[in-house]
Amino acid sequence: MTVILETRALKRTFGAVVAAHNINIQIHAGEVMGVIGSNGAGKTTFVNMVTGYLPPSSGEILYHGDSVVGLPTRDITRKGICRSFQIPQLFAELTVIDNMLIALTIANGARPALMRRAVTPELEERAMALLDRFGIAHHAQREVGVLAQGVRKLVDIAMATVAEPQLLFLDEPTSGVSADEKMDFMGTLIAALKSTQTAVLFIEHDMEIVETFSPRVVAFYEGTILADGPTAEVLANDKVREFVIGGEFHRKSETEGGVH
Ligand SMILES: Nc1ncnc2c1ncn2[C@@H]1O[C@H](COP(=O)(O)OP(=O)(O)OP(=O)(O)O)[C@@H](O)[C@H]1O
Repeated sequence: MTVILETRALKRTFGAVVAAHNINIQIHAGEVMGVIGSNGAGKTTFVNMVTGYLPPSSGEILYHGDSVVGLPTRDITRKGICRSFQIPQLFAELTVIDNMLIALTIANGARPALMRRAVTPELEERAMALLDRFGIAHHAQREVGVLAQGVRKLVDIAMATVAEPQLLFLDEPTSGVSADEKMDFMGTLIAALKSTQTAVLFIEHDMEIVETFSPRVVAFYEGTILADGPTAEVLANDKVREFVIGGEFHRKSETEGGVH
């Protein structure tokens, strides 16, 4: 399998806090991988560095063999590395299709203020095709604000793919999605991304989701990688069970008001 992104000894500090260190990861074309780790483990710092939101303190990030360290986010996005955030970045008062058209307009280099002039039948067709890929074309004319959270998140992630990225980072895609919706939501999402061979790395706290949808898992602990490999192996690793999954159990109990 072709390695598309590789990090070498990646490190980021905030004053005395070492948020991430010695991060060595290889991501292959089209692969799906989950990232686990309790709060403060360094997951977001890692994603922020490879997507250009945060410069590393040291280390290297190679995309198709070329360094992307120091490039602005916009250039990294253009190269094919995109992301979505935990909270959907949508215009709630606009329709789904208008949100998509704004994302497409920006990806095409036009200013959103000139969107009306920039929208062509081809662009609308492209927006509908993207919505269709994520199974949400029937919501096109609905206002985003009235949609269920799972649909809203699919719109947000569909928008993150307007530039047809080769590599997509998703920060807790299932957060805020109801327990009933989660499995179907992830099924739709992963199928849509696989249909275009997009490599996807998703941060996730729900181990059932990780086990179901991710063949490979990277476990972060205290800013570094504790384990990286096939999901069953990583989730059975003693240290991962003690330091990562144990932490997730307590986190879940607290949020669900269960046993502490
Ligand atoms: N901008 C910042 N300034 C100072 N410290 C930061 C900053 N961003 C992150 N940190 C610290 O870096 C460490 C790693 O944080 P990070 O957000 O990467 O963890 P995480 O694994 O994504 O956690 P979560 O699951 O809560 O999102 C934490 O100790 C955090 O407090």
